[in-house]
Amino acid sequence: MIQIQGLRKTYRSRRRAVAAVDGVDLTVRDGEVFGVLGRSGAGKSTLLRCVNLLERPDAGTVTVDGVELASLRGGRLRRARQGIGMIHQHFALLGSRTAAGNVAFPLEVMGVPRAERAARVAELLDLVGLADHAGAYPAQLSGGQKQRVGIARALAGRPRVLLSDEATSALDPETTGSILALLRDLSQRLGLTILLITHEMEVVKRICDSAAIMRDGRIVEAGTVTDLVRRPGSELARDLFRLGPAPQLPDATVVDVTLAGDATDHSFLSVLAREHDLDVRILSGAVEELPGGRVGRLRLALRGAHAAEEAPLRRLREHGLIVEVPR
Ligand SMILES: Nc1ncnc2c1ncn2[C@@H]1O[C@H](COP(=O)(O)OP(=O)(O)OP(=O)(O)O)[C@@H](O)[C@H]1O
Repeated sequence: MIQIQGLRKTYRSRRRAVAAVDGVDLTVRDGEVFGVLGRSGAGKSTLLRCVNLLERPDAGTVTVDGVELASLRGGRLRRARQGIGMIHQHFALLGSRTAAGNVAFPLEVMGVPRAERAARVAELLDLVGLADHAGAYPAQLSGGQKQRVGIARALAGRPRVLLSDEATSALDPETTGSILALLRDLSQRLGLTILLITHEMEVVKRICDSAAIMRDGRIVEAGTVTDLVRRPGSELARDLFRLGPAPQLPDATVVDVTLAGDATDHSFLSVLAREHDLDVRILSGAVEELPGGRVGRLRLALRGAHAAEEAPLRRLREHGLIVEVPR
């Protein structure tokens, strides 16, 4: 488990001070994939770098598996860091070393004997599907293959936690899909806890159990993805399912309906039509299968004598749906 409390980091120059992380509390449960979303400059990278103490926070605590990192120094900090792997947007591989050589690097630093190292490197390359590319140099590998080497290297010290700094933003959509599938698979097989930062909603859709939205150094929403989607007014729900500007329809009531968990069947549409004598049209929307279950959002136009009344909306809410009237 990763527990972040009261975390602050300010960068100061002579001209100004930037509060990159401005009082963040966050809990990442064991074995989950947690995504931090946010625009450029929101403070995501700084937050991530404070988790493995690449950056020393000004205030607050970071506790990984019960060990508070900011209080550690020297050898104890180095050992604690071995339990936290990291992968990077631009892979950060050594161009002069083969795939095997890159994966071996952290093992050399840890002082793992040569024979053990060779066996472990082979095992790691196999784990990421690159057993037959051990002798290739980074320049001979595709972006996806380079990231697989990066993942194997990050797992060399058998970490319990993996940090991912925009690991797929330099990759095409198909390769992104295969890397995300690999991360999800590793999380499940190895019981890895993954904390990732991204600006891509697709990443959250594909692999995250939980997510947080960060803005101006602060967390503005956090929770499991299904809980967030069910939260009225949630930014994450709005961004996951973009419904666009609400149309002005003089003869209809427009409502946005969020479906999650058990309430993802569409029987409520016929209930509305039958019980309230409404003409129901779907204007836009989507239903998606996320790691935490099915969720969806639909924008409906309701027409009929009772369309503007509360009763149909109440009926939808009784059905377990979240109903919002777009402005
Ligand atoms: N080493 C640094 N020195 C000074 N300011 C910094 C430093 N690193 C980050 N910042 C500033 O802190 C703020 C947060 O940056 P950070 O890189 O953490 O955001 P981010 O959400 O990861 O954005 P991006 O996706 O563009 O990396 C920004 O205003 C940035 O300019």
